[in-house]
Amino acid sequence: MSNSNRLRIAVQKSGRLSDDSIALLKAIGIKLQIRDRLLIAHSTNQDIDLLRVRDDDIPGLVMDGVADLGFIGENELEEKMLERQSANKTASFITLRRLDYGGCRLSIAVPNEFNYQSLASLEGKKVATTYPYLLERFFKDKGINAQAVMLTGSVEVAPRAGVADAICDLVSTGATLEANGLTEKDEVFVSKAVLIQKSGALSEEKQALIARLLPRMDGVLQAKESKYIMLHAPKEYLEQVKSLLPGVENPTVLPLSGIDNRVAVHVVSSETLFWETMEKLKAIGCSSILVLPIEKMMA
Ligand SMILES: Nc1ncnc2c1ncn2[C@@H]1O[C@H](COP(=O)(O)OP(=O)(O)OP(=O)(O)O)[C@@H](O)[C@H]1O
Ligand SMILES: O=P(O)(O)OC[C@H]1O[C@H](OP(=O)(O)OP(=O)(O)O)[C@H](O)[C@@H]1O
Ligand SMILES: [Mg+2]
Repeated sequence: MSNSNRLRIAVQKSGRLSDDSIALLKAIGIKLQIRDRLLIAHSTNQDIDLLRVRDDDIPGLVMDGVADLGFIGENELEEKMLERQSANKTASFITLRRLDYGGCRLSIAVPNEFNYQSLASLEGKKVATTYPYLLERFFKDKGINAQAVMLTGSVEVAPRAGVADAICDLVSTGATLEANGLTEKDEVFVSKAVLIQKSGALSEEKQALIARLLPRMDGVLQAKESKYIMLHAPKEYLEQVKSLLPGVENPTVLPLSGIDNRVAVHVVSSETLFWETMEKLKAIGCSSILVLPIEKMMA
């Protein structure tokens, strides 16, 4: 049995969210020993246990208080919330952070040969989906009478199999739809991965641990969006250089040994440096322009 004093975090065992969720936990300093077959993984340096489960189970585990935290796609979270509300079960949780992965959209798609004019073309049709509650809410909001047909997988083959006229499934690049002769028509829900917490009170120790981990997580997320930029610039163009660098207030300006009219400029930029900006910097005489990734940061 797992010790209940340890913070329990639910993560997807194997799928689209697994690697990024584990990478984020490791990046904030949690050492993990993951054995592929095991449901529970213990951290070796923090009072944390991972519950490795199907993503469908994560909202319920957090809402029932079995897990303290969970990494989950908003699509799955919202679907399970609607499902529980319709069964009069409690569906409360706290969203701690919206993350930078798991980006996708739940969309309605029809076979390429379907004569689709507008949503009204779906009137009286069957639409296969893994997200019947989200889809039915969408149809209700739009005043369309169509039937959601629940399938747990292989949704994209439903029209060819004669199970449904259209589908409503997750899309990212659109490659899956294209490979199955389907065209995306209407966006039902836009989603990203989120970190959620159970809504009840946590022990002081668990609350303190979360309070230490969240700023680290912010640091990792912020670092991913930031770049360290170094370049050599003519002294006389320093102001122009500053105005060209994105999201920069106070660059570090350093002398270059043996050269009087040029300086080294170092800045942390909140945005990436586009090729066009690098070309402009070069045009006013900058050289040795380097753009480096940042691993961690703390304000
Ligand atoms: N193509 C995609 N690009 C980015 N994120 C995606 C993509 N497809 C799905 N996701 C996000 O990742 C979540 C998990 O997707 P995945 O396909 O691994 O789920 P699954 O097949 O239901 O897995 P499980 O076996 O855990 O039930 C989705 O609910 C969604 O939030
Ligand atoms: O628009 P695309 O970039 O093609 O991505 C969309 C596909 O990705 C997801 O499935 P995944 O590949 O995770 O496999 P699964 O169907 O086994 O869950 C989703 O269910 C779609 O099928
Ligand atoms: Mg699933």
